[in-house]
Amino acid sequence: MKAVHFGAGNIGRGFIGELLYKSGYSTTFVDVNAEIIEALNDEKEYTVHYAGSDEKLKVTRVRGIDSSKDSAAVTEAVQEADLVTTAVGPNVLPLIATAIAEGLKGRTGQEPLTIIACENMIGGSTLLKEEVSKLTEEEVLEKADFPDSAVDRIVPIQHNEKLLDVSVEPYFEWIVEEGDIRGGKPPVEGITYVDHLEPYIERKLFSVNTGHAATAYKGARKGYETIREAMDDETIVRHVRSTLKETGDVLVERYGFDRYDHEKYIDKIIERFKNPDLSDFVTRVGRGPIRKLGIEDRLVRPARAHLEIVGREPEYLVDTIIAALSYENPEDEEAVKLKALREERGPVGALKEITGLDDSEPLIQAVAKRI
Ligand SMILES: NC(=O)c1ccc[n+]([C@@H]2O[C@H](COP(=O)([O-])OP(=O)(O)OC[C@H]3O[C@@H](n4cnc5c(N)ncnc54)[C@H](O)[C@@H]3O)[C@@H](O)[C@H]2O)c1
Ligand SMILES: O=P(O)(O)OC[C@@H](O)[C@@H](O)[C@H](O)[C@H](O)CO
Repeated sequence: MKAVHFGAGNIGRGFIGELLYKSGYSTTFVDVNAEIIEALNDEKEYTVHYAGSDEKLKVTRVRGIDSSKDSAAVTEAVQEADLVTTAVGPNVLPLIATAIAEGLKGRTGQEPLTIIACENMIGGSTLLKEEVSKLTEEEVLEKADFPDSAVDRIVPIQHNEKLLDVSVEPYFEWIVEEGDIRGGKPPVEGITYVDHLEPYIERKLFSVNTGHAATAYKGARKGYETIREAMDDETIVRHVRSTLKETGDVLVERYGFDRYDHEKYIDKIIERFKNPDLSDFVTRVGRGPIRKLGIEDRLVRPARAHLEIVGREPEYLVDTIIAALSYENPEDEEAVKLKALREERGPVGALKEITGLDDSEPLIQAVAKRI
């Protein structure tokens, strides 16, 4: 079985690539990072290390294509693939649509291809499908299914002796919406198929990622560099827990999750953030603050849902949004843009610009009042 995976980064190698290998696939990684692609083709293997234990797994049957240099090879790989996955980041999905459209055009007589975007966002595969649909006719689009998915495993930026090796937390979750995948469910060990993804992606994004963002942005304000330093500060842990209580109230109310089970889920997440065997930086977790402040993302969406469903202002989510608005990192393009926007229009003006919301929106009023 042949898989093509776009994005040979931390999640690509440390999670999706690992499960594809375990399930018997040969994986072609497509990336624009020439160094990583060269290393994949030279070494043809890498090792996944499981943080906190001596356990490791050698991943083989891998190769790489540099899509900035060899688009024909990418087209051919997609033409022949049994499965396509991505972990490139939400903002990059539109940039890989051409490669997918070109690959689909050349497919003849095969089963419909399953294409799964593994990004931290609601509707990642659906967005990719929309981008591909802008570039091709309906009959070409018909050659693929794009089931949405939710992925969870903390994979920090890597500092290993060998470039391709990855240290990951042992925990993982990969949930895919079964829908009507015409080519049959890809036989990937570790995927959980569900009828409707929405409760699962919202539970993951508004618990793991909201809590992570709260840790990073509150931590940055106190001058901490790592997630572990932030989690050593009890006031931050209390803030994260209170923020997740607010998102939890929304999730339990909206999707009927069992409250006790959800509290256990939150406890587990906080333990994962405290993991002493993972070294994760506030700059990675806080990266892309404009994306994270987006109307459908981990801060604003649950805060608005809280106002609507619970009927009260979400004090801790509002505080987290304010911390995100003040985030600074001169090496993060979005953080630089955010700073300029904040200096020009003030924090509330910046939030309105990013979300498209206006003064009549209760969340904007709550943020303005708190500031
Ligand atoms: N790291 C985590 O803990 C984690 C966990 C769950 C989900 N995710 C999600 O997975 C996605 C990837 O995150 P990551 O942490 O692996 O990031 P990363 O930066 O390590 O990897 C992204 C890779 O995409 C590549 N890329 C950029 N532009 C490209 C293009 N045009 N074509 C092909 N490849 C391109 C980059 O060179 C990089 O190797 C994001 O959506 C992230 O939210 C990350
Ligand atoms: O990848 P981002 O930028 O959307 O979010 C940063 C982290 O919260 C994220 O990568 C988590 O580590 C991951 O989502 C855990 O499953």
